Amino acid sequence: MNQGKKPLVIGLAGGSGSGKTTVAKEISKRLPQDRILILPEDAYYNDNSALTMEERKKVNYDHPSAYDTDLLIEQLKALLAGEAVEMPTYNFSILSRAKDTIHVEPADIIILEGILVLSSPELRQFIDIKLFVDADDDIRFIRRLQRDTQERGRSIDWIIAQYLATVKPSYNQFVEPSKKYADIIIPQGGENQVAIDMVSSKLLSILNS
Ligand SMILES: Nc1ncnc2c1ncn2[C@@H]1O[C@H](COP(=O)(O)OP(=O)(O)O)[C@@H](O)[C@H]1O
Ligand SMILES: Nc1ccn([C@@H]2O[C@H](COP(=O)(O)O)[C@@H](O)[C@H]2O)c(=O)n1
Repeated sequence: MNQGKKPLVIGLAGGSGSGKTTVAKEISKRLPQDRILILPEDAYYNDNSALTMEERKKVNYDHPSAYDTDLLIEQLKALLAGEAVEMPTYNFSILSRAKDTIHVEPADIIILEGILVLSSPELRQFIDIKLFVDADDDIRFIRRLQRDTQERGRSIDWIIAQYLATVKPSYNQFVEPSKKYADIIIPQGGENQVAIDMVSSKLLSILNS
């Protein structure tokens, strides 16, 4: 890490299933690994271990109140100050924070990736470059259906009910309106080699300047 320089924060927002994680990893792969870190907003979901499983299932996980944004900001500030943090981890199968933390060292470039990172005014003030990954609703839903059945232990009925009750309304209320804050809108997510190469080249030139 360049000790004398403030890290650059990239905010990478977009709907669930739009390809944020894929884009973040693709950008990261093109940069020196010791100079970039990905900070997933998902890691900062509230610790709901005091709730029953039935209560956890009723939470709107697409609403700002589902996140421990204070902890996210506290750890982001520490990383910006050149300090390492113990990042929480989240378990989607039990719908709560896991016991383990991940030790994260500061880096010159921080990719802050999550559905609401551009929607929150508190987070936006820390973000230098704002990206929004865009994909049609049906594409995002299909990807989510495949991912959540395979990786997050969800039934098809659960995914459909949650999508209609909270995911879609909250996308329309919080995520889509945050697109207006983006410096760059990336369609086709992880498949968009041109956008990924352009952003990576820009970041490389900043690192080398
Ligand atoms: N361009 C794409 N074409 C097909 N599948 C994709 C594409 N981008 C992402 N995926 C898949 O869709 C799912 C969601 O992608 P992910 O990057 O995790 O999105 P997000 O982080 O926005 O929720 C993953 O299973 C991923 O492999
Ligand atoms: N217990 C939880 C917590 C979150 N979700 C969903 O995750 C989505 C955000 O993550 P992406 O990687 O898809 O951007 C969000 O839309 C929540 O609905 C969940 O289903 N269960």
